[in-house]
Formats: sequence, structure tokens, C-alpha cells
Amino acid sequence: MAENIKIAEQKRLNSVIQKINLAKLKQLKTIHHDEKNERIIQKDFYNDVRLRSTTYSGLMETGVEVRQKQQMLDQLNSEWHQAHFFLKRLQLLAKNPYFARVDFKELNSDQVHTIYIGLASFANEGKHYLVYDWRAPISSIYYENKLGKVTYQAPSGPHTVNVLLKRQFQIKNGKIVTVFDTKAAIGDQLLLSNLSQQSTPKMRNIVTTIQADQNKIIRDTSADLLYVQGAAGSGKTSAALQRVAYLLYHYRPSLTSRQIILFSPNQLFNDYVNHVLPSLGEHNMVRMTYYQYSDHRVPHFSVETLAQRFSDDNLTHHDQRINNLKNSLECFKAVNKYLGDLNHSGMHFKNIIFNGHVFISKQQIAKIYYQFNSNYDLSNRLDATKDKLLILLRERIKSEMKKKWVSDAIEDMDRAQLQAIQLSHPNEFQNVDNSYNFLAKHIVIGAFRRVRHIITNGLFINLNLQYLHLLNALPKYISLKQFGIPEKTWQNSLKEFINELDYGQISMADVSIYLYLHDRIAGSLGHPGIKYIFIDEAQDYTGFQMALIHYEFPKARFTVLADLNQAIFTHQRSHHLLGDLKQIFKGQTIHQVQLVKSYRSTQQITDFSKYLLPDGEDIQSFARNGELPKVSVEPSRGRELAGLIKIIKNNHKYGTTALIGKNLKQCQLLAKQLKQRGVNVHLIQTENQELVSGILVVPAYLAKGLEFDAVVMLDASRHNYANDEDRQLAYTICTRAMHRLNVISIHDLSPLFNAIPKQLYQLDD
Ligand SMILES: Nc1ncnc2c1ncn2[C@@H]1O[C@H](COP(=O)(O)OP(=O)(O)OP(=O)(O)O)[C@@H](O)[C@H]1O
Repeated sequence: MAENIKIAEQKRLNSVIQKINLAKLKQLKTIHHDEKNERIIQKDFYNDVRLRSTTYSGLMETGVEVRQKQQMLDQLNSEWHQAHFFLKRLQLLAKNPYFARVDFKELNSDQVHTIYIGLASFANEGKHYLVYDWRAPISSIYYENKLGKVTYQAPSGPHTVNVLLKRQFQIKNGKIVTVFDTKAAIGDQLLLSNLSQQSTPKMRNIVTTIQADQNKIIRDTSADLLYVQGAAGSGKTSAALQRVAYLLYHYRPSLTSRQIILFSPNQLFNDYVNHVLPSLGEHNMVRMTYYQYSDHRVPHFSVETLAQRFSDDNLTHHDQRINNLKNSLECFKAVNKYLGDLNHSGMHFKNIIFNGHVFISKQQIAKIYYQFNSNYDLSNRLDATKDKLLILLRERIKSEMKKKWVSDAIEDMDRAQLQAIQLSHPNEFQNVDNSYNFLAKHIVIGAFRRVRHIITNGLFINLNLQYLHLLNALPKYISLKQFGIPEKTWQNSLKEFINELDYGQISMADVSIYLYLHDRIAGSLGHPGIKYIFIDEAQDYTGFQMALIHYEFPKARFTVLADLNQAIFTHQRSHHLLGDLKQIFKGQTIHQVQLVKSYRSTQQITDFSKYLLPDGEDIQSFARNGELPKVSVEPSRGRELAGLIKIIKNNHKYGTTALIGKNLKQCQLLAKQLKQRGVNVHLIQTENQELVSGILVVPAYLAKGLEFDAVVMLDASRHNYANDEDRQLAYTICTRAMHRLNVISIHDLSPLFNAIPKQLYQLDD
């Protein structure tokens, strides 16, 4: 780039930074001014109330002033928050005001317009934009992969301009480090430099190098379901997070970060992504795992954890088939049919007990529940039953007042209690009869409080029994044969389920059905306040889970990000995902996007890994050069450990090397053995740990969605990765590597590696 261009751009940059700094000072002044005013009002507030609360008229006046001052405080508070928000953005801009410049012409004019694009907009006093927010409609032209005619979505509709120049900047401490003009794909040079960096325990934002197909995902505002299928490392998570920032900008102020939920695979991943939004000047959306969502909703059960779920691979064939059935969309439909029938018969209730006796029997409740018109649905039926039971409760007050326990309670009342009641209700104590009746009623109503709580909260429904009834009845609504389950096996599984229930345990498959059953019976409206749901690593969600989330968030638009080749829990069943989603979102707008280019890993690692997949040929690698992956076949465990120690030493230039094992047990053993040999490793055994740099030992299911400078796939032997079900796991592990990949096997290498051409790796045996 010519030096004179750099000088001219630096001059402009200096002037923009100066203006940003002035604006910062102005915001700081506003903040100090607001804080000072608040202190003054608070002080007056306190004095006024203290001085004038001795007389009635003083109190009245004070009341009015208190309200006025409260309003002034609220106003100041809101100004203060706004000023802070602007200040934060200016601070962000002051560090790095912009990263790109685009010159363009309108099609019917010769006038050249120049815009600079940064993390936020910044205008001078005359409201002339010196920097455009990367999310502004016009900024979209920067992210299209070409010069010349480019169409973007302007507020008035699609608009085409002629792009003449795209210039990129790397700016550090107010100085332009590099500047280059791009002609084709946005600065492969800048992208290359970003991708060549070392990994960090926190994911970075990608706004400076968003690719055209990722931009489509980010800016889609019309899909009810945006389904993204993308290869490992193709930027699904990155695009999703920039999309959150885009939506917050596009719909401000009607959309807030609290109305957006990201379902992520585990807590480690939640922590890994939690810096992206703040680095873009936005608040984080709500992040949770499906486990956290369901566990929180059934506090009386322990829901199967991620580690337990992963060891489900050791389940018998029958157990797996039963899980397949319970996890399927067919099961969701079957439950709906069951619920339809429940409207006519089959609900299970509990007796309502009062003072150790049956107060309202379950038979009585059932009679009430089914006495309503057949056009009632389950939730109307429950509401009407509650109303009827409350009427019954009121009617029982009179008869209960005559009971001995009530007169005993009155006699046992101490003077202070009695006086307190008399003082608060003087009119009720004019004569003896009245007083007795009033006290008796008071006591009965107090004692009925628990019963009232049971009724109003629908706790008279026997949900556990109902769930068992559903499981028992399920073969009527779904074909067991279709899932390869003999009737007897199904019946036996019910016994096991009861056993688990007795211990307060519930599996991931059961908890979804249980929650749905509960919510449909209770007529729960779910969470209508949530406007956007993002589901990352969706390939490991089941049809039932998807249908449940869709039900629970009825007003939300969904972004679902999946890579079927990384389905480490659902395996081949993940191939139903899109078909299931199409049924679940029937009648709604569905957009599909495919990302085929992988950015995370070097070309050599991507090319090696894709041969682990039978249909991996569509995956494109980004042209970033590195060394060939190394495969070592060791004759014994001892030699494997020695080999590993050598690799760890060789990786000293990398911040993080992850030794990824198949399961937790293997990782625990390895970490112990390495520590015994004096190697300092950090074992990640639960998702609640913090991700750090260094040498990590991680089980594969916790490494999902993460990335590391160097990866060692542990014990990739025929014995450990024996069957086709392990393919997705092997692919997921290898694609976690950014710059270096080693695969170690004791004895024979797994046949999963057979299809990889020999020239794509270095073999050490
Ligand atoms: N446009 C881009 N510019 C710069 N870096 C990018 C871009 N797209 C993706 N990356 C980088 O590639 C890596 C992988 O991205 P990301 O984790 O979003 O992919 P993914 O598709 O969710 O991966 P996986 O499914 O394997 O977990 C990250 O380091 C990310 O920063």
C-alpha cells in the first residue's frame, strides 16, 4: 500500500479519535452532573421527609413532593444509564474506531460516497456519520464478497450500489498498523492473520472478517426458523453470536438481551462464549443448557447429567431403543394423542388431606374434573376444577367451625393474640356469639391456607402416577415394533423407571416428556416474553426436545445451528433433525443456510479430518497452511505416555494443548499417570470448571464447540474406537485443533482412519 495513502488515512484517524475523545469527555460530564444532582435530591428528600412528617398537612405536602422527587430521580437514573451506555461505546471506539472503509456510488450518479465501518456508529456535531455501525444496513456492502454492483437491504427495500473500493485497517493504540485494499473475498489477508492467532479461553468476535454466507445468517429477520447446517469450524457459533448483536441493534429498544436465550451444549461452552457480546458493546443474552432448563423445572428430581448421558453408550440395545422411542418426534405426537384422550378419562389425582383426614377425595376431584363439557380442553378443565374446589372449601368453612379442634384452638389462644385480632376488627367483637364465630372463622380460614395452596397450584394432580399411566398407555399410540421394542421389554422398562423414580432420578429422555405432560395438563403458556431462541450444537437435540422447546417458547423465532457429523449423543438419529424441525415448524417460515468452509483448522487438519466422514468431500478448507497431522501407533501404554510427553514438550510454543479422550474415565487415568511423571496437566472433568490455557486433559463430550491450538486424540485404537457409532466422536475431536493435530493409538489404529489418504498425514509407527 502506497505510503501516502497510509499517511492520509492516519490523518483522518487522528481527527476521528480526537472527536471521540471530546465526546467521551462530554459524556463523563453528563454522568458527573447526573450523579451530583442525584445526591442533592436524595439529601433534600431525606430532610423534607424528616422535618415535615410531624403534622398532617406537612405529611400531605410531603407526599406530593416525594412523588415529584421520585420522578426526578427516575429521570436522572435513566439519563445516567443512557450516558453510561454511550460512554461504553465511545470507550470501545476510542481503542479502535473502525476497521474498514468502503467507497461506492449510487447507480445513477457519479458522486463517490465514503463510509468507515466500526463497532458502533459515531457522528459529529452536524450529525454527519464519521463511523457507521457494522450492523447498519449500508455496512452490509462491506461483507459481500465483491466489488462492483452490490445489493443490500435498505430500510426502504433492496438497494443496489456500485462498490469501488474496500479498504481494511488494523489499528493499534490509535496507529494504523496495516492498511490494504481488497478486491475479491474480504481481505483473505486479514482473515488469515486473524485465524493464525493462538487460541484464547474466550471466544473472539469476528466482525472485521464476517464472510458473505455468514452475513446472511446474521442479518436474517424474516425466518421463524433459521436452520444452519455447517461443517466443524465453519463459524456457526460465531455467526450466531454476531446475529444476537445484530438483532439487538436492529430491534432496539423493543428487544433486550433478556429476551434472547442461547441453548448451549454445556457450561464450559457458556463460559467460553460469554465475552463476545460484551466485546461488541452489548449485554449477554441468557445462556443455558437443556439440562439446566429441565433440572430447574423439576426440583424434586435429579436429572441425568451430561456425564451420565454420555455413558449411556454402555446401555443395552433394548435400553437404547427405548431411549430412541422416548426421544422421537413420534413420541411427542403420541403424547398429544394421549392428552386428547385424557380429556375424557384417565386423569390421576391425589386425596386432599386436612388434619390427617381425607378432606376431598381423589374420586370426588375426578368427578368434578370430568363433569365439564367435552369442548373444554385440559387447561380449562383444570381451571374450572380449581374454582369448584375453592367453592367447596368455602362451603366447608361453616361445618368446620363447629368442630372441636376449633373451640380448642380458641381456648388455647393467649391474651396477646386475642387482643391483636380484636384491635384489627373491633366491629366483630360487639357481642359474645359474634366474637366466637369470628374467631372460629378466622382460625378455620388460617388452617385451610395449605389446602387453598394445594388447590390453587393444582397440587392435587398425581403427576408421577399420571406419567406412569402415560408410559403404560404409550404402546396404544405408538408402534413399539417400529422401534424394535418387544412389548415385554417395554413393560420391564416401566419397572426400572419406577425404581429410578423412588430414588428421585429421572433420565434426560423422561424429563422432557414429564415436563410436557405437566405443562399441557396445567395449561402453562411457557415463556411468551422470549423473542429469540438460539440452539447451538443442535445435532445432539432429539425430536422430542425440539418440539418441547418450540412449545415452551411460543412467541420466539428460532436459530438452530447443527453439524450432523458431530452428533456424539444422537449419532445417526440426528439425520432426522431437519425433517423433524420441518414438521414442528409447519406453516411457519423456514430458511436454510449451509456453511461448507471450515475456518478453524489449517488446511491440512481440515483435509485430514474430513476423510473420517463417509460424505465429507463437500467440506472446504480455508487456505491456511500448516504441518501435516501426525499419527503414531505405539506398542504399549508406557510408550504412549512417553510419546505424549514428547508431543507436549514439542508444543511448548502453543498456549493450549488439549489431550482429548473418549470418556471421563480414560481422561482421569491419563491425567493421573502424567502427573506421576511430573507433567503439569489440568484435568477438565466437569462442565462447571473454568477453561484455562496450558495442557488440558478433556473428555470429548466436554470439548464440543471449543477449540485449542493443538490437539492430541488419545488412544485412537481399534479397541477404543471400534464401531461406526464412534465416527462422529473422532471427527469432533480432530476438528477441535486449530494449528496442530496428533493422533496416538496403542496397537492397531481404528478402522475409522482407513479412508484417509496416506499423503494427508505423517505416520509414526
Ligand atoms: N468470518 C470469520 N472471520 C474470522 N474468524 C472466523 C470466521 N468464521 C469463523 N471463524 C473462526 O473459526 C473458528 C470456528 O468458529 P466457530 O466456533 O464459530 O465454528 P462452529 O461452526 O461453531 O464450529 P464447531 O461446530 O466445530 O464447534 C473460530 O475461531 C472463529 O473465530
